[in-house]
Amino acid sequence: MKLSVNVNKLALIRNSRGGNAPDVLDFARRIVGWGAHGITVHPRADQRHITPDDARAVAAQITTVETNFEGDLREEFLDLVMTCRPTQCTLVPVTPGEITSHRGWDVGRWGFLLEPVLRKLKEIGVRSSLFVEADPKVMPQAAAIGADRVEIYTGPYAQAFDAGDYRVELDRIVATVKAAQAVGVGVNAGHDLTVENLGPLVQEAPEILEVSIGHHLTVHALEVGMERSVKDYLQAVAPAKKP
Ligand SMILES: CC(=O)[C@@H](O)[C@H](O)COP(=O)(O)O
Ligand SMILES: NCC(=O)COP(=O)(O)O
Repeated sequence: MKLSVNVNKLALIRNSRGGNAPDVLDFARRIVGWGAHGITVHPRADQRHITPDDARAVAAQITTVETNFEGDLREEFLDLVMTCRPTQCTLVPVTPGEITSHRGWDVGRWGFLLEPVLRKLKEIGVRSSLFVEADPKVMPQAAAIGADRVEIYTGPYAQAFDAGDYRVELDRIVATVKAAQAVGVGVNAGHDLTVENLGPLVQEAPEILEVSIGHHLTVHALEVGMERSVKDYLQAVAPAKKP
């Protein structure tokens, strides 16, 4: 299973101050250097984190691993994909004003809008993926409109995991993976995945090709890195020792 690191949250911190700290592109390069299999960005219309310039820089500079652009069907996003040609484009439904993604496509309803976009992605050699809820019934629909992959929305699984009973949600994911394989659609997964909830998912659905993770990976970085940061700053404010 491949890990594509979503760098949205680094851009969010940078944008809160202006300037270029943290440097999103430099971190993306370092994340690749640390072994990540890919970089994901989800440029939103309000540019609250990843900007079109970030997306262009990632596509141009991250060339040794896969790049994954996530976004809705708005023209500006699709133009960005056409010019940047990331490895993969994941189409994600967006509700105006949402804090984060909270649902997958209703493929039966919106397939007529998705299909021409999937066809265009194929023409330009960009692998396509559809963000969907865990539901085996959706897999033949995704195959019929030409999706190369689906990305299973793992938010409900993550919530169930936190509540202490994830069995039903994980069974749903496993059944969806099997249904996708039966119709030749590859499976990715993402949203609210953590070091902890990845355990059962990796164990029971090892056929998942890629997970994209941003929020909790960044929170984990704070957890494992904050102590060192405080100590470095204590050192920096300590009076210099006289020789
Ligand atoms: C589709 C998906 O689950 C992620 O791309 C998520 O939407 C990240 O977006 P935010 O970082 O804006 O929450
Ligand atoms: N596609 C999911 C993604 O890129 C990151 O989601 P999250 O880990 O920030 O919830």
